[in-house]
Amino acid sequence: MNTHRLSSTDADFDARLDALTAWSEERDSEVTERVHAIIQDVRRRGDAALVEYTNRFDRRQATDMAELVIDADALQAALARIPAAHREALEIAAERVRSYHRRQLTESWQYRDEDGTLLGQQVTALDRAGLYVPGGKAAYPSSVLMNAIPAQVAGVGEVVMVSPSPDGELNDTVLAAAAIAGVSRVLSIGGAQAVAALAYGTETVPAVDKIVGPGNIYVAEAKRQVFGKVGIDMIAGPSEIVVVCDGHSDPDWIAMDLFSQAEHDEEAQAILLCPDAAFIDAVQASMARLVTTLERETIIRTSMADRGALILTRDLNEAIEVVNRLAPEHLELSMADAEQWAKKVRHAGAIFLGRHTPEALGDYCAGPNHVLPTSATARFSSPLGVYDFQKRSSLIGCSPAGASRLAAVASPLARSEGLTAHARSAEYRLIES
Ligand SMILES: NC(=O)c1ccc[n+]([C@@H]2O[C@H](COP(=O)([O-])OP(=O)(O)OC[C@H]3O[C@@H](n4cnc5c(N)ncnc54)[C@H](O)[C@@H]3O)[C@@H](O)[C@H]2O)c1
Ligand SMILES: N[C@H](CO)Cc1c[nH]c[nH+]1
Ligand SMILES: [Zn+2]
Repeated sequence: MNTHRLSSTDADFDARLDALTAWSEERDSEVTERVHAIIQDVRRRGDAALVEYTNRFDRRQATDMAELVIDADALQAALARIPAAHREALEIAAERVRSYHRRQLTESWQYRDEDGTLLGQQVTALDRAGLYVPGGKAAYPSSVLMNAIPAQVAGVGEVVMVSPSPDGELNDTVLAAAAIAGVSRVLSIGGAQAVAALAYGTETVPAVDKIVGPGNIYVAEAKRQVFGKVGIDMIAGPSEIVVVCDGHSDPDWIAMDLFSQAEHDEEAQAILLCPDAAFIDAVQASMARLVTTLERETIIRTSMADRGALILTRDLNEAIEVVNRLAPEHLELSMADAEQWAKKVRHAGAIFLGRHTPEALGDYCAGPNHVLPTSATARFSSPLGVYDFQKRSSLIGCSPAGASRLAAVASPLARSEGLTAHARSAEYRLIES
């Protein structure tokens, strides 16, 4: 199977690794410009532009935005229609995701200092959040749960869910997941146009305060461009997996774990790091044999040929150093003592510990969120969580004695900044002793 083979001892290793993980400049600027044009158009022309782009990119024939709105009755009908086994799996996954995310809920807190001054933080939920559920090359009911449940746990006032339906094929499991997660309305739109509509609002789509959720390169770039007008959770673009293996796992397992992310998108990235050259050969042989058994063989082959890699490292310590440099979305530690090795990992969206923890279990039902930072943004971003739907206001309530004591500190500082009104405002609160 065609994929990149690298060794950390190669003279050009650093350059090859950088090239493998970077997007080409042309690709970058082509996507940036295209997305910018779509956002401006939707901002200017609202629903009319939204319908046009949806017809073009999702091969729809809508004449009006009303045709792209899926109401609560349709969501409930889908829930009633899906096979019982799918409904049960969705409900179990939803409960595990809810139970995990409840632990993330932050409460308001406050205390009084020795002068009786109150200090604290008041935590509130967002008024309105936009949830992006991808739907171009695959349907993602699991992403409905991963987006909507933390929002619900946080107590968001209103959620607006968008998800494209290419060729007008509405996915029943996506709609059923929305019903289970308490979403009351879904808009069948996607891509940069949906992100623009959520950010700026149109006649039909209400403007939201924050847009969360994963998507392809157009969605990720659109979120980046509307940041500032609205909040965003992170850059959650094409999927990535890095597997570190000590060479003692079943090569078929490792091959399939790599494929599990490569199959998302031609632009997904799957990389193996291992200090055992013979094991890497065995994984490559497994890949060649197994890929022909998969429906998404073409996507996997493209992803592995363009962006995949099997990398020989000097030892496991060096493999972890490469991990920290890549800061991958998903990291699988398929090795003995995985918990100990995980302590050396500084940058990864999610860490899967041991041979029996394939990344795929995290995608659906382990409990943690599968919306994770990509493109090395795990250096500064975290998994989607309840905290993304909450914000904090500081609380300061001075007692007369406390105000007087603080004024004595604030006044000279304000005067040193030349801000006399600040100083005098504080000084009014001084109590002569
Ligand atoms: N990082 C994460 O947490 C995470 C989670 C789940 C999925 N994913 C990733 O999400 C992505 C889903 O991608 P998808 O394509 O299946 O669905 P998507 O909904 O993200 O994208 C589909 C939309 O992309 C737009 N689009 C497609 N081609 C375009 C073009 N040439 N010009 C302008 N717009 C275009 C269209 O509007 C279309 O509706 C995958 O890359 C997958 O790996 C990431
Ligand atoms: N692996 C994806 C995040 O990169 C999430 C997902 C959903 N369904 C399958 N996989
Ligand atoms: Zn996945």
